Amino acid sequence: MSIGKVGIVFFSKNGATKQVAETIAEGINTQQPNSVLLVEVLSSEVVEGRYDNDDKLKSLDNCDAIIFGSPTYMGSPAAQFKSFMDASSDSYCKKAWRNKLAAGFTTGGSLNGEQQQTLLSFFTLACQHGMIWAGLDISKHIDDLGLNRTGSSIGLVASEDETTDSTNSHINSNDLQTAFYFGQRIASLVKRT
Ligand SMILES: Cc1cc2nc3c(=O)[nH]c(=O)nc-3n(C[C@H](O)[C@H](O)[C@H](O)COP(=O)(O)O)c2cc1C
Repeated sequence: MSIGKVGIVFFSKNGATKQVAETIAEGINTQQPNSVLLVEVLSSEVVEGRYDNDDKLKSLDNCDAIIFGSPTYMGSPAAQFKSFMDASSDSYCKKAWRNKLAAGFTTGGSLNGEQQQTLLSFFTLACQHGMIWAGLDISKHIDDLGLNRTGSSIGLVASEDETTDSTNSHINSNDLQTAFYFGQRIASLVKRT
C-alpha cells in the first residue's frame, strides 16, 4: 500500500499551536513514518493582508489529507491563518484539494474561548474545497481512553494550562495526548482511502 501524505498547515505566534501540530505529526508517524508535511504559515508571509507563499500553498496539492490549525483569536482563526485560507481560493478554482481528507485543530487560552467557531471556519473551508471532513471520534461518554477532555467532536480543541504566561504557551497534557491520538486517527483514515 502506498503511503498517504498528510499536510499539517498551521500558524503559531507563541508556540502552543506548533506544539499541537508536532504532536499530531508524531501520532501520524507511528502509523505511517515519514508521511507528514508540516507547513508553518509565518506572519512575514502576509504582505498587505494577503498570504504570499505560493510554494507552501502548492505543496499541499500533493497531500492526501490536510489538517488545518490555528490559535483562536477573538473567536475565529488568527488573521495570519485567515489570509492563508483566503489564498487557498486558487486551489479551490483548480479543485486541487477536492476529495482529500480534511481535519482541524485549534488552541485557546480558555477552556471555552469559542474555539468551536475556529473549527467551524475550517469545516466550511474544507466543504468549499470539496474535501471530506474527519472529526474527533472519542469522548468520555463512548470510551474509556480518558482523552478529549474538552469534549469537541468537530476537531481538536486544545487549551493552555492555567500556569501559562503569554510569551511561553503550554498546552494541557490531556489535550496533547488527544492530539497524538488524533494524528493516529487521521493516518488510519488516509490508509483506507
Ligand atoms: C489577539 C488574541 C486573541 C485571542 N482570542 C482568544 C479567544 O477568542 N479564545 C481563546 O480561548 N483564546 C484566545 N486567545 C489566546 C490564544 O488563542 C492562545 O494563547 C493560543 O494558545 C496561542 O497560540 P500560539 O502559542 O500558537 O500563538 C487570544 C490571543 C490573542 C493574542
